[in-house]
Amino acid sequence: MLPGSESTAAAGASCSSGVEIDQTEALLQHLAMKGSICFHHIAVWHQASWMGVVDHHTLVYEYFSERRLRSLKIDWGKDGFFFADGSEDPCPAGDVLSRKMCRVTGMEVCQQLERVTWKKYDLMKWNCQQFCRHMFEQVPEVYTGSGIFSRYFQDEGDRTSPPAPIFVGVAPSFIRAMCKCETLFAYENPKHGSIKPRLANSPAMAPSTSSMVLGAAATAWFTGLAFTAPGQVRTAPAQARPGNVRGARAQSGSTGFSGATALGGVCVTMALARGGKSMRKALSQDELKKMVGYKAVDDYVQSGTVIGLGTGSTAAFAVERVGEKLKSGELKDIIAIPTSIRTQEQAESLGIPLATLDTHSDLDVAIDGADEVDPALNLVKGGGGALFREKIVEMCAKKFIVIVDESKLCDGLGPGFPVPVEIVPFCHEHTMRKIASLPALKGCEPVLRLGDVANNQPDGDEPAVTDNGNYIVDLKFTSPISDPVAAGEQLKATVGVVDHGLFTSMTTACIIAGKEGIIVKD
Ligand SMILES: O=C[C@H](O)[C@H](O)[C@H](O)COP(=O)(O)O
Repeated sequence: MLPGSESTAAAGASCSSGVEIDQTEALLQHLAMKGSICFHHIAVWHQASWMGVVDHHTLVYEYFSERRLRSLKIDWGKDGFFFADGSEDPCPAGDVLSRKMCRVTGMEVCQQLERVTWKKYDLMKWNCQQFCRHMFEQVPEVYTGSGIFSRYFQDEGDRTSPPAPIFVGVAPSFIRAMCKCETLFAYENPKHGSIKPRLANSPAMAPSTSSMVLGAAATAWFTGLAFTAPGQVRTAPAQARPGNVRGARAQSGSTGFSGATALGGVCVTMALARGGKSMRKALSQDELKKMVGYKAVDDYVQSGTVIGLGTGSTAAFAVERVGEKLKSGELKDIIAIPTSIRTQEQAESLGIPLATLDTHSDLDVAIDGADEVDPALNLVKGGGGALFREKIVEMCAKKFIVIVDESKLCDGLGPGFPVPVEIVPFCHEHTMRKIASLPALKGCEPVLRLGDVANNQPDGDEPAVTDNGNYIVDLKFTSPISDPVAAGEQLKATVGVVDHGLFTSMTTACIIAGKEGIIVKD
């Protein structure tokens, strides 16, 4: 028996969840052997794989063999290809995301697949969703009129069966609408195996043929299933197919994340509609931070370079990615300059070779987060108390890449996030008064940071102390700083000030993750 057939493939397993053996060759061989088979439907399924937020996408080709509905499911992930061919539910924990009728042979799919097997898995550029979408779009939608009844009479290799007589005289649009959803019902039909449908608002479908037809018609009517022309890629609304990204986009309005493609192809559950109530799941802020952290390293860090490692919850993902790529051998000969003790410790734990500016003061690139980013890519930094080391390191880098989620964007620096300033402890109250009197900072309220230096909340009684043994004063503004460059210059000229969190004219590019996707501003 071929590897990957239903008796050997783990049901529901997916590459992204850690399949051990890449089955590329076995899959191509399997498709070649089934070269004359005709797949009648192609579908993309998705299933939650991480805290119910990030989905894994699976490609499913459906066909009939020995009068049973079967599916060839293909998973793509960081461990390669994995497949299963059988009459079982292709994704027991998943839902149909997109689905269309087609007429494509096993050999054609084999050839389409061969054209992409050279590509390496890439979380941002070639992940499971992008693979599924690519393969899905390779196959033209073909309306054949072969509805649920005609499929009783069709079988593997039979590409010419006419539509069942029952459809004669029925309006074509009705037939198309019915065919649109009938396959979901067909999964439930005992004659077609044990696959259960997952159709939103219809948890328990009647298995009889008549109720299936009525149910299909009613569902088509009430959910407004697309009565579109053949050849179009039609997608039912979110209510009809839970988690349908395109449907969700069409209905989403402006709340939350509106589409998987809008987020650089990273798999996102956009919307689930069950029981008439929309349950929208957006990517968590951490997930957005991870995306930009990973992308910055993937796009800007090369082997043999000296890099600056920023500080904070976003930069930590970039550090993680560097460690991962060094471990896998994808990156070699990196020397990193950390911008805080926290980052140093993280980098050490990941085996990243470290140095200081004393020995390596020409950096190729530095990657760091920010607390605020204005339209000119001026920044406020230092929410985590690391502004001095960040600035001295990032000033030495040929490229300074800023990574943020869109919550950090602002029209003007100041009111959205207090500007941190590192001052020496000696006579710090005097220094704070001097700062408050600076013309370019007019109207600011200086607040000494207490407790944990890594945040600007008053979570202690003692002054927060930086890695350099200094204090932080957070400057609160009620209106935007009109001239951040002048503000920075005046702060820097104040005796007692070590450095400040205004990072002006330093940013090479800013990678931003948000509901419109990942964008890079430079
Ligand atoms: O001192 C901390 C740094 O300036 C951080 O880059 C900044 O606070 C952003 O941190 P996070 O990515 O955790 O929001």
